[in-house]
Amino acid sequence: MIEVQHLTKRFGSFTAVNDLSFEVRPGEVLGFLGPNGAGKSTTMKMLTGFLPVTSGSVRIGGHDVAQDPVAVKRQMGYLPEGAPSYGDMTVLAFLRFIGEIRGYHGAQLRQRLLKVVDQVGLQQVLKQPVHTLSKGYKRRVGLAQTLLHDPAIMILDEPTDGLDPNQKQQVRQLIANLAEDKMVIISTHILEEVSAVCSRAMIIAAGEKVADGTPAELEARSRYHQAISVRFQQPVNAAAAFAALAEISEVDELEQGQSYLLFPQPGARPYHAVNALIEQQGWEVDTLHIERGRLDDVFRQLTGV
Ligand SMILES: Nc1ncnc2c1ncn2[C@@H]1O[C@H](COP(=O)(O)OP(=O)(O)OP(=O)(O)O)[C@@H](O)[C@H]1O
Repeated sequence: MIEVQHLTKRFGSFTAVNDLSFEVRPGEVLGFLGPNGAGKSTTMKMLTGFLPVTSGSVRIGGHDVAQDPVAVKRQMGYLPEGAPSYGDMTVLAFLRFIGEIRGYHGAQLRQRLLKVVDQVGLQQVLKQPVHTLSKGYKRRVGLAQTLLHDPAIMILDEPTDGLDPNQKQQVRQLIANLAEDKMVIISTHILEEVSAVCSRAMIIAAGEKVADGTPAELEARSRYHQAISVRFQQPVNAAAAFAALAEISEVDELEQGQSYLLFPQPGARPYHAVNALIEQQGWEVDTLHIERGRLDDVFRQLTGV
């Protein structure tokens, strides 16, 4: 388990992370969300022991990061921002070097290398110096070194940064597969990534936690939660009738009456009332769906971005 209590980091008089407390359990993928400068990377560096804390504590698998850093690093894989170091080494030499540092030799080292090269898809670039790789491949090499010792905990700072859409999808799938028996914390700017891979999301702004819940719980805080989006086969003059429904708080008319977005009163579920009105009026519907809520809306609301 990861236990973070009252974590604070000051740089001079500036407070980058302020009194952050949370826990992560096996099987959880926690998404760290926040605008630029919110304190995500600083928090991750403190979790991994790369940056000393100003106050508060981090315990990982029962070990305190400050007092027992080697025990913590054994259990942890950390993918920092940016590219791997040692750019002059080939991918294979770099990964072999990391494997040896992690204590692997001979057949066991070869087996671990084969496994991560396959997991991350590096077969085609093994002989290439790291600095000559594309940004996406550099990111994959970083992920491979994170995975080499099969850590129980993975801390990944923007793992899909620089990848193309297919690669993003593959890395998300890889994280989802790995997550079954690991604890994973990822930071991301990409809100769809949170719905795709995270079992829980924490939003931080100006170094403070402003929300913590499952993606569905966060989406439910959006004004779009339970909103109804309806598209008619022909334009319909329906705005006044929709607005008169008790469950509806606001009507957005789009495309000159061809489609509408209907916002619910707080806590209301207006689907049945809307459907009944449509049937009663005989309006011909092309598509109609209920929105789950929008993470980007919640994100903006909570972070002011
Ligand atoms: N070594 C440092 N010295 C002084 N200020 C720092 C230092 N490292 C980070 N900061 C500041 O702390 C704040 C948080 O930075 P951090 O990199 O953690 O944000 P972030 O949420 O990861 O942002 P991004 O999404 O842009 O990577 C920023 O205002 C940053 O300028």
